[in-house]
Amino acid sequence: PDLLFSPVRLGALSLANRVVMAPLTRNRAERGQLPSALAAEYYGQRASAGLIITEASQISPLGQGYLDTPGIYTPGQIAAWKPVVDEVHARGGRIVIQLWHVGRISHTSLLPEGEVPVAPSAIRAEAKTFTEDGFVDVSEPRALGLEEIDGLVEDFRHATRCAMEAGFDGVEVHAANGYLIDQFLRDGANQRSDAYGGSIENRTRLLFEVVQAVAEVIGAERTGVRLSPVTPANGLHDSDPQPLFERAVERLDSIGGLAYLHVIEGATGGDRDIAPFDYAALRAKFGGGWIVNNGYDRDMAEAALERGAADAVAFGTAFISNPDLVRRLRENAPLNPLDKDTLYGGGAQGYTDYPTLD
Ligand SMILES: C=C(C(=O)O)c1ccccc1
Repeated sequence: PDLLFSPVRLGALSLANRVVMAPLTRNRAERGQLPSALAAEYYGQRASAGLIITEASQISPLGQGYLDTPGIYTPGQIAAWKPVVDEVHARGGRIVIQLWHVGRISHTSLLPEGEVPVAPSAIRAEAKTFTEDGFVDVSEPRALGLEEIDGLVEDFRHATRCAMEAGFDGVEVHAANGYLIDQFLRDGANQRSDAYGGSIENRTRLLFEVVQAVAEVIGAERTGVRLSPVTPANGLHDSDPQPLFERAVERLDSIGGLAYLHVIEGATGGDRDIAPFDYAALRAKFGGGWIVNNGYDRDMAEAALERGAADAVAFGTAFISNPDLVRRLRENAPLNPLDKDTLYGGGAQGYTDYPTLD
């Protein structure tokens, strides 16, 4: 029998199946960085997923890097997320919110007056973002001061409390895809000479402190972390990712009882084999749940579960165009094609109007 449709517990999260909805930025937030008025319908339509991970949601004003992404740090944002969580729960689903700080992948036009993006070091990324003016080069960042780190960790605690108030089943710390925590991890962006830069111990410090803080607030068993060891996303790289990420995972494991690690294999949304990396060695260092992601189809997913390489598999774009992806995978039904023109921004079209099997 296919493991893909069998239940699994990841910490305190009980999944009815092992098909996870990956975090997907859709740039449809309303004014005030509120989730879209259609978000309850969009996520509710996809509640048959074993677990939904929401689109990346910023933890603070400086954590925003793209136009119209939602936040999870004000009372208004909490109130706007509540109906989303309630709809998914009413339909028997499980949903966690992905906590995001973009770091240097931002533009001054998106930030409070006079602010520039923050990063481990003042090194501009070879990357673009989208603002009111369309695709633009990201702005030159400033290096976060050592005295600002505690405030950043507190912002993650605050957002976690907001997520709990909105009723989420847990949170996923976004430590992947070249955003702030990933910038601190990898030496392509982190050239600090203080306790947060240089050695692997120092470069994994922020990740450890943030996840430990989040776990203290909501519970380790309701805390997940997303990592992307070799992705080139947003202009980031590291000179020696294998020992770096093995130490990062060891430190996360030392927190004890984390629900899961969610690992993007290869280049995000691209070449899975972009660089040699031993993911099995990484997994061997972690006692919690393991979610794999990037370009999986049904057969690859089932094979990964059968050989014990993962506990669950996250699907991204397939969930955009197939609200009932779980049923389609189970029945080997054809999948709806993805409309790339409505991925980012807009309204119902390409968001809540994809058809389900009748
Ligand atoms: C949060 C994102 C990520 O993790 O890559 C993202 C941001 C903008 C467009 C697509 C994806």
